[in-house]
Amino acid sequence: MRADTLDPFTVVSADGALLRGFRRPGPGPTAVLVHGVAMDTGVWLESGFLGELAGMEVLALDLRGRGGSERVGSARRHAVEHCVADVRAVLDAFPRERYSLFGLYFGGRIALLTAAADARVARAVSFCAHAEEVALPEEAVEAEAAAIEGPGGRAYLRDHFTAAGAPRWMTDACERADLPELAAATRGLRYGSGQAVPPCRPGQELVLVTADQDPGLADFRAGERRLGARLHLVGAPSRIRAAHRLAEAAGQLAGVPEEAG
Ligand SMILES: COC(=O)C[C@@H](NC(=O)[C@@H](NC(=O)[C@@H](/N=C1/NCC(=O)N2CC[C@@H](C)[C@H]2C(=O)N[C@@H](CC[S@@](C)=O)C(=O)N[C@H]1C(C)(C)C)C(C)(C)C)[C@@H](C)c1ccccc1)c1nccs1
Repeated sequence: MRADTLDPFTVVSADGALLRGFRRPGPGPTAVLVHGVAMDTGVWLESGFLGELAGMEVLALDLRGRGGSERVGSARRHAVEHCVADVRAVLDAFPRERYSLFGLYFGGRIALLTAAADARVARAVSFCAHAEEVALPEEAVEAEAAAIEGPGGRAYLRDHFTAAGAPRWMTDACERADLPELAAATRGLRYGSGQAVPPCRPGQELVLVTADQDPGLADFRAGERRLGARLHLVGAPSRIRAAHRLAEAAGQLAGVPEEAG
């Protein structure tokens, strides 16, 4: 298989945060990839996702505090509005007619929120994150942040994801994480990450992907009704175990011609 040429890029977000990422050239439509909380652009290579998007031009960024991007330090600067601004900075740096956004877990919610905010997004695909309001349990999220920044932070992540049946690429991403910054990103979830995704714009296509046995399937079904999203189910017992099948799902979805704009 031809080795992918990945061209590194640097963009500056609205609040000045320096973001890094890579562009994989391609003749086809442009895909923008948004990773989850404890991840970075490495997941796209290691999950096989990139190979499934053959033909598309791919732009993948490290969100603030992850991968090669700037450590912003505070929970407030990890608010979801800043993550949306990070994605929009990539769109601004690579002007195209339209973009397809693919987001993994929390990156899926960021992709959906970016679509709601930006008409340049023709399609947003959220893998394993729905669009409905989520009441974040303050104590549980704080406990998780404390665990992550504590002495056993690496083990907390590795053990939780391994126990939940996460694929190697997800647990390996946790090994690369900057733990104090990941704790800040976790605390930053309280600033807007639970908000429901507003209705999208006419002509935009939203796709929600989750496990067919996801206990939270109702929240994904709600997105079908409320936002006119399409629901794409993968055979898996849970959202985390669906991660083994997401690259394959991406291949199926990327091949689907965009609905008439
Ligand atoms: C049911 O959860 C799963 O299926 C695991 C799944 N998480 C999710 O889908 C959503 N989170 C949650 O549901 C819930 N949040 C959580 N802490 C926020 C959070 O997520 N993390 C913070 C740190 C980072 C690692 C990431 C994460 O992953 N921690 C796992 C913990 C390891 S895992 C093996 O248990 C997680 O979930 N901890 C929960 C609890 C603390 C409540 C226990 C609630 C409160 C939002 C409902 C994410 C996408 C989300 C949605 C809306 C708003 C904010 C976040 C995964 N995400 C990535 C890979 S797997």
